[in-house]
Amino acid sequence: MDSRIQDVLDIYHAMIETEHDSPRELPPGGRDGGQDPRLRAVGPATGQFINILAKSLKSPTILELGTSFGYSGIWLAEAARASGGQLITMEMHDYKSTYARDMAIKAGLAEHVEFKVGDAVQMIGELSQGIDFVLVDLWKDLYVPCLEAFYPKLNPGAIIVADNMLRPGGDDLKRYGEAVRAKPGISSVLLPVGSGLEVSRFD
Ligand SMILES: C[S@@+](CC[C@H](N)C(=O)[O-])C[C@H]1O[C@@H](n2cnc3c(N)ncnc32)[C@H](O)[C@@H]1O
Repeated sequence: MDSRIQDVLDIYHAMIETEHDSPRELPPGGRDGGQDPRLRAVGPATGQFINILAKSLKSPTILELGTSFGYSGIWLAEAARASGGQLITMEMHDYKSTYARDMAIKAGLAEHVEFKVGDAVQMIGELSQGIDFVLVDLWKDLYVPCLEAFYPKLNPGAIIVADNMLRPGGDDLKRYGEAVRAKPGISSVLLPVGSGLEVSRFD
């Protein structure tokens, strides 16, 4: 990691630590109603892991579902730059995407990232290119609808990583695990990295 990226990761790591020490309260208006300050970030172990995986692909089109404030995006954008690829990241809320873009500029990575704002399920359907890597990390009831939307667009050899399979886990995540394993051409394994990752490969 170059020093500009490390400086930005250090800022996020301090924010993640503060968030872990704070009570988990829903913001006024609920998770989508107002300004939600929580990063809900994947954390450093998962960040490093997705960076290694995405970087091992050749010129990948990387899709991130759930930009939030941009932490996992820094890891994926660095992988995109190193491998000659591109990151497309999708977020429902403009204020989060704007913050993420500012941090990508600070890290010197913005030219490798396309920031899209809106509903990911709809925006996946509008993508014209094939996809080589997906990070699934948005609201959990959207994992299966997103899978249905991006599965037809996967290139051979594509890797999918879905976060929060063990923490918080739950019915939506279980349904995703079953759905991804039932897809033709998919091999999949659950790994105890970070909050639990379902890592799948499409042949
Ligand atoms: C767990 S956070 C993502 C954390 C981020 N990947 C990271 O590690 O820094 C989930 C994000 O998904 C976004 N989201 C929820 N529903 C969405 C949708 N339909 N389309 C796009 N983004 C959505 C939320 O606003 C939230 O910012």
